[in-house]
Amino acid sequence: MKPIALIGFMGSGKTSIGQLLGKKLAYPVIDLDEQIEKNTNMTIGAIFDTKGEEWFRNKEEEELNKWTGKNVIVSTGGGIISRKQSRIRLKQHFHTFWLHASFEEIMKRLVEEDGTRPLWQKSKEERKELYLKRESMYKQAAHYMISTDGRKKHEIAEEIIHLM
Ligand SMILES: Nc1ncnc2c1ncn2[C@@H]1O[C@H](COP(=O)(O)OP(=O)(O)OP(=O)(O)O)[C@@H](O)[C@H]1O
Ligand SMILES: O=C(O)C1=C[C@@H](O)[C@@H](O)[C@H](O)C1
Repeated sequence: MKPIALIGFMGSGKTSIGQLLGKKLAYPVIDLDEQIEKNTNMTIGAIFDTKGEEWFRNKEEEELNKWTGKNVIVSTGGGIISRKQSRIRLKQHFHTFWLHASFEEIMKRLVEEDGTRPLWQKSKEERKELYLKRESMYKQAAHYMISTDGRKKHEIAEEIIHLM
């Protein structure tokens, strides 16, 4: 079977839903952000500060490639769709689910800035610009879009299983 990939903006629920799916389907769950932190021995914040975003994107792309063809659920980072090659890979080699949340919903979910999301540490206008710029990229990479606003996490996980 192709691996499952969860994509979506920061705060869309990739980590939470990935964990639930892993329990329900008894598949290993791979969180790409966690893998990068483990393999580089650096936090995402430190990587952005000292190495820059391009360096991080290279690591992210390598990580995605590594899990291609494996029986796993992959929770991606919010910007995995930035690179065309990764969008193509997600479409061709994964069952890819786009967890969609409105910008207003994400603002509510990420109200407490904990410093772990460097690209969220911006003005509201810049956050919105990034959000809008990425919508079409998620669409290109995904097989299904799942609306998450106002929905329980269990219900979202069940919908994904049903679609599989
Ligand atoms: N369907 C939902 N309803 C309400 N809150 C949710 C829902 N999904 C996720 N959240 C909450 O939003 C926050 C972010 O969720 P989570 O870390 O799973 O998102 P993420 O997409 O992995 O984010 P990031 O890419 O920034 O790491 C958490 O506090 C989580 O509990
Ligand atoms: O949306 C993004 O570009 C990011 C989201 C996070 O998951 C991390 O991958 C990192 O903070 C970048």
